[in-house]
Amino acid sequence: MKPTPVLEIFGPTIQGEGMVIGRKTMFVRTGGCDYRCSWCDSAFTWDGSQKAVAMSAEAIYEKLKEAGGRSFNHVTISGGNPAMHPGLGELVALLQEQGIETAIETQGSIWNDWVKEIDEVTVSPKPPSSLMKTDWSRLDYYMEELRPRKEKEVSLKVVVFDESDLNYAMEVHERYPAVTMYLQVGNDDTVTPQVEKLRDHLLAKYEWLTEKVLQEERLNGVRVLPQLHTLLWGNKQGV
Ligand SMILES: C[S@@+](CC[C@H](N)C(=O)[O-])C[C@H]1O[C@@H](n2cnc3c(N)ncnc32)[C@H](O)[C@@H]1O
Ligand SMILES: Nc1nc2[nH]cc(C(=O)O)c2c(=O)[nH]1
Ligand code: SF4
Ligand SMILES: [Mg+2]
Repeated sequence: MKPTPVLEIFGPTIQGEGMVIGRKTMFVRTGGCDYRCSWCDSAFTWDGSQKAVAMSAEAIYEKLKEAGGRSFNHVTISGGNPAMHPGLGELVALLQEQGIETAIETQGSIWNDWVKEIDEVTVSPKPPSSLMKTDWSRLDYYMEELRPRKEKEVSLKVVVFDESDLNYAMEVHERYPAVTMYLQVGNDDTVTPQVEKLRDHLLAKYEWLTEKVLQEERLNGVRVLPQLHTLLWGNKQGV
């Protein structure tokens, strides 16, 4: 039994991003990240402002039931970078035994074998605006490990703030042409409490990103999405 640092457990809510968008799900958010993205909307997982609690797989499952009752059959594991934590393999196995489906959000920088057992894997490499540098050989390894997956799904999701992010997204799409690719609107104001203002601002950015994709031949196969939970609830934590 390897305990995992857990920052928050919440839900049911809807998955607001990417390949599982709109699905009712619970969230387990782990502490710690090997990246420091300039615009990270979950910086509290790694900047020391909030404290994680070390939990066993059983304790996490109990908390999920406490929060979600019988109103869930899907759990999303996010962070921070959840793939840093070997103990989550036990949680994934436990949830599977209970007939609960799982999804993960990770940037594709650290491999752990239990990632293969997840039903829906979102790999989200980081564009230039994040100020992080992609280790392409690590990402290649990730995508190779996830390639032959029966009844399991994998997608790529790149957050886009500007033209150079868009170029990066094209590079990713062309490197892994067989993998479904999502472009996500970047939220450049992760602190405002004004939901209405943020909503209008993010919808304008969604329009900009959509127009760009519509004009770009190299992005013919991608899907463009906003963060639905941010449109609904703004920058609130735990939704
Ligand atoms: C908080 S991260 C945690 C999982 C993992 N570390 C990762 O980045 O994939 C979850 C998702 O939120 C995205 N994200 C983080 N900050 C964002 C922002 N300001 N605007 C839009 N998406 C953001 C990330 O790119 C990632 O796809
Ligand atoms: N509703 C909701 N959907 C999400 N999709 C990805 C999230 C994340 O922070 O990983 C997230 C989140 O924090 N909330
Ligand atoms: S990789 Fe994910 S959690 Fe880590 S800093 Fe970047 S967006 Fe935040
Ligand atoms: Mg989030």
